[in-house]
Amino acid sequence: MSVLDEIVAGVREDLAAREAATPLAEVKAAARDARPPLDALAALRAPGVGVIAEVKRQSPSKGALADIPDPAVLARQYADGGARVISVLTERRRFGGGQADLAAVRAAVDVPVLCKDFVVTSYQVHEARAHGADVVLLIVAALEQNALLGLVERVESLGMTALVEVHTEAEADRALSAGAAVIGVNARDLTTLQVDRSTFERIAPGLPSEVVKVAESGVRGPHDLISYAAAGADAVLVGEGLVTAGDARQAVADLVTAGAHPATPRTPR
Ligand SMILES: O=C(O)c1ccccc1NCC(=O)[C@H](O)[C@H](O)COP(=O)(O)O
Repeated sequence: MSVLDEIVAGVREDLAAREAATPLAEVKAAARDARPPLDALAALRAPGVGVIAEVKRQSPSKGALADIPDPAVLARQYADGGARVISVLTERRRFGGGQADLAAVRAAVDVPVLCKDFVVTSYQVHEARAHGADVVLLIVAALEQNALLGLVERVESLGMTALVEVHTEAEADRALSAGAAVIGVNARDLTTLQVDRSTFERIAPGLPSEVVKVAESGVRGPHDLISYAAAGADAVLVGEGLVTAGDARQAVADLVTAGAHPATPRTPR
């Protein structure tokens, strides 16, 4: 069983418990009552390379990354540094997150918030909206095509933006057929967990110009953002590089500065 399959199996078990505790009708009602979603698509289409800063406590590839007692505090530092979107890893078993983190971040900042999880049912989409999400991650590799189509539609019908994650050209084709307006190319192979930044360089040029292209994983500093920008990234999604930085606000600000004028790629370290 691949790491992705294991994570999804755990997500489904947790989900069954949540569904038993809170019926879909209640979650839908909470989603209707939530603050209306912010326009993440407009934020991501603004000039320069946007920074999506992630609240990430731990991961399957690295184990514990950072002690984050209050995600709201970290999110405020990210927003002060100029993050365009804040990503919150809500998966519990392997990433140590939860929907409460999403709600806390939503209440703390005024920029769009991404629910970063392994979404396989529409219940999770309503749940994310109920906790204030403006963007929901959908991973093509975790979904059959009909499920992907249905989830993209559901996310958009609730006024949110779908960030559709791909790892291969074939998955990018599936994301496009599902109508994705924002596609994330994840440099982390979800089978081996190895990060290969050239994945973005390979896939992004084949995406239509109107699609917002997000380079996910492997940004450890401004030089990586500049390389991704040279390959066509409109935004980068950064977790480990920020949660392990001594000064999260400054680390985001350095990326934002690099993203404002990213034209000249630097020589790699
Ligand atoms: O981070 C992992 O180990 C991981 C393992 C399996 C599935 C997903 C995983 N990460 C999710 C992400 O996509 C990253 O958190 C995100 O792109 C930021 O990556 P990084 O900046 O390299 O922490």
